[in-house]
Amino acid sequence: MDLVDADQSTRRRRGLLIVLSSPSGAGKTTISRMLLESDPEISMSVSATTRPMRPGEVDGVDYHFVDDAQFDQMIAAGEFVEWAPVFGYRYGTPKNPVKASLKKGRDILFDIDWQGARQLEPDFGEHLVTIFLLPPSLTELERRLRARSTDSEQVIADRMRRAADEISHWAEYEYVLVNDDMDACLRKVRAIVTAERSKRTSQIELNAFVRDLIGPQH
Ligand SMILES: Nc1nc2c(ncn2[C@@H]2O[C@H](COP(=O)(O)OP(=O)(O)O)[C@@H](O)[C@H]2O)c(=O)[nH]1
Ligand SMILES: Nc1ncnc2c1ncn2[C@@H]1O[C@H](COP(=O)(O)OP(=O)(O)O)[C@@H](O)[C@H]1O
Repeated sequence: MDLVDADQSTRRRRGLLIVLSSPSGAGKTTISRMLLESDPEISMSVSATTRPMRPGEVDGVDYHFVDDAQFDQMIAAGEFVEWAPVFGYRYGTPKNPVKASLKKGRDILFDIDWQGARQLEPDFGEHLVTIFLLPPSLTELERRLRARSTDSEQVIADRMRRAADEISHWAEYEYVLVNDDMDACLRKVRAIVTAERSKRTSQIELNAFVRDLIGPQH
């Protein structure tokens, strides 16, 4: 039996719920995309939100864009594993994809804030891996928000005002990375995922492997 293959199969380890948070503009969407492109074991959790769509965003891919009444209905129907107000809008994580992913022993990546990470902890603690990205400086954070060219000056100013508050939650995360060089940051995120998967390799699989290796008498 090859342990590497075992790790890639669908049920032989516990799936990860990987939470990636940061102040807006620090790079979590970019890092998430790069991680997903390079790792077929991970799928992205697509949140529902009441915020308006940005240019270039696709409904059902970036978010499920819903109105307030639809969001209320989803809450009432128990469709979220967590939801929270952010920047005056509401954002929530749909339950079904999370359940399906965990059942298959696959990993799922969440671009959610500290409020969401906190809410996942009681139910999914043993699956949870939390990563916080810091910008190298606030000047660079503002530069990135402008470079993205998706938000008005007022929205950028609002996000900059909220950045310190977001960043103040850094210590609630297991891993805290400075997203200075994008490739270096991605390498670190990949290393975290590899290590966390190894921690969750099924005991049954490992017992069988070791039994084959050294015999049942030990
Ligand atoms: N709690 C929670 N936060 C979310 C969810 N989806 C997105 N967020 C957070 O909402 C904030 C705003 O997201 P967005 O409007 O896409 O702006 P961006 O961070 O500038 O790309 C970010 O901090 C996201 O991590 C969710 O389902 N739950
Ligand atoms: N390490 C980095 N160095 C330089 N620019 C970056 C880096 N990471 C992200 N960016 C750029 O910063 C902008 C904001 O990144 P984004 O991923 O949208 O942030 P977030 O999802 O955290 O709001 C984008 O234009 C992105 O290309």
